[in-house]
Amino acid sequence: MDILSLQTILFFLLFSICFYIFFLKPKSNKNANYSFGINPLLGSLPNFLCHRHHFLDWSTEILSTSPTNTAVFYRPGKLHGVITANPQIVEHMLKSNFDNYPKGTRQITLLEDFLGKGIFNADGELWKIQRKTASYEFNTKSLRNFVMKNISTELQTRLIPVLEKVSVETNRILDFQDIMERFAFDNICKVAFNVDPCCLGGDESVGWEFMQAFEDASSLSLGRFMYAIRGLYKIKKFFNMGSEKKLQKSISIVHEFANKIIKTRMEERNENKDEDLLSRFIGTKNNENIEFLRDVVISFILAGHDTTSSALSWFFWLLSSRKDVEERILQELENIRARNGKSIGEVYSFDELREMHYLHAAISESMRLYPPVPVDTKACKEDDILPDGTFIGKNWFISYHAYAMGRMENIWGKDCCEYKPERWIDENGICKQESPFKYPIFHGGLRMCLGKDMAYIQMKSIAASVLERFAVDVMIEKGKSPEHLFSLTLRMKGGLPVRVRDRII
Ligand code: HEM
Repeated sequence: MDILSLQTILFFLLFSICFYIFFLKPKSNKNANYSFGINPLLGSLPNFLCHRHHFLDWSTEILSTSPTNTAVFYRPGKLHGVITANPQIVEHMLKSNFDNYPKGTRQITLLEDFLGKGIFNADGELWKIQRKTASYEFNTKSLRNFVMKNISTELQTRLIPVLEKVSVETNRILDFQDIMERFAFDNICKVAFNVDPCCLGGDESVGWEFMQAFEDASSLSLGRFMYAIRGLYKIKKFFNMGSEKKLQKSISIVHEFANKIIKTRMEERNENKDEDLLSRFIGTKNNENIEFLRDVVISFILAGHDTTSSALSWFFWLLSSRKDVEERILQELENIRARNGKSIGEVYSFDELREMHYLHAAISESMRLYPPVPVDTKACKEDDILPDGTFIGKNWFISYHAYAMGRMENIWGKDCCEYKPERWIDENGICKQESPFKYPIFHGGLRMCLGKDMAYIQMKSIAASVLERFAVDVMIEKGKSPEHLFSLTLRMKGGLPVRVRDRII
């Protein structure tokens, strides 16, 4: 080796060490040994890229070996992150030190083109104002009645007829995830602005383009978080190129669709007695701005459209290998029908849904293992020390890993990986509540999900009506778990192929 190459190698080594010391190596960090990988130049990125296709399981493995179920994610530069599956830390970030862990400028900027300043993409005063109005409305009996009415119509006129039709075609295979997504999209659009896009079993021309554009806008906005070079999306946006071109087109379709509805609604407001969220927001003073109302509505659709469908897809997949659980649910439904003089096919009332403790437990248990929002991320406003002693710096990201938390022995016991609805049932047969910091499926603290009750109404109504009427046979090899799709919600790659048989015939 000549002297010049030796010098080059030595220089490169020295440079890497200095770079590591000055830019990557964290300050006193109790959990510095527990990380997602420390490459001297690129931090945890190479490991992340290697394991991206099975990120949730890979990161769960790392978190379970850390003594406090927390590990550091190093990024080139100083803006690292912390990922945790520790309930104390989750409580610290979502409740005790809430003000220090907002959504943050980066997240808000990347999603702003699509979500604007809607509740889902706002911090501080802007968030507080929307939260106050929305919390009040989500707790009214009139909204609950409106939700019940929509679900029952959609079940009777759409979902059940679609499944009935498929059940007579013996060899027909259906993507159950797709059906659930269409149902949820129609449903949330009704609740948000009283428009039925008819994506399931109706005249698709009404809202199919809107749904497609909405899906594209969400996934392409999320794609902006994945760029290895930060800010590259801005250049693509400036030159209207590639994914940014498609994103801007999808956003304009969504915005136009929503603007038209909002304008009409504002014009006819006096005689309008609708119960949807848009009317309720128009009804509060100072909400005359179309753009603001559009942002509000889009945030609600985003929050409510993919989550319940994800939960139900995993629930039906789990049930397919647990006939004992299915039997118990059917028994519970039979008892409720017998008590209330109901026959199969009649939609359940709100009070009857509340009597379904075992079904509630079975769905909650399914979301424990397959959380619709598997990882949720915030930004750190000022340097802080987390309850386990881990240092977190200003502008670092912090994520709680709900998927890993469902698989932690120290939270759920030795049988943590087993699907066991019974763990939710107390000695009186009632479904127990869990601490939202141990079970952060619906978030926790001040930003707790507003649609939790609405989601359970929807999920229990669908599960009960489908299960008592149809046997859903999943067409995936026994013992094989569907692959995850990398998106904001936990979706199945390739969908959930099923065959449906009528139980009544
Ligand atoms: C199984 C179903 C659902 C799950 C698992 C779920 C979960 C969550 C989670 C984890 C968050 C926190 C997101 C964040 O701030 O980073 C959230 C927020 C929210 N959810 Fe849900 N959600 C569900 C259904 C719904 C439904 C049906 C609605 C109805 C519109 C809804 C409305 C909202 C709203 C408005 C927020 C924002 C709250 C705020 O920032 O103050 N969710 N949800």
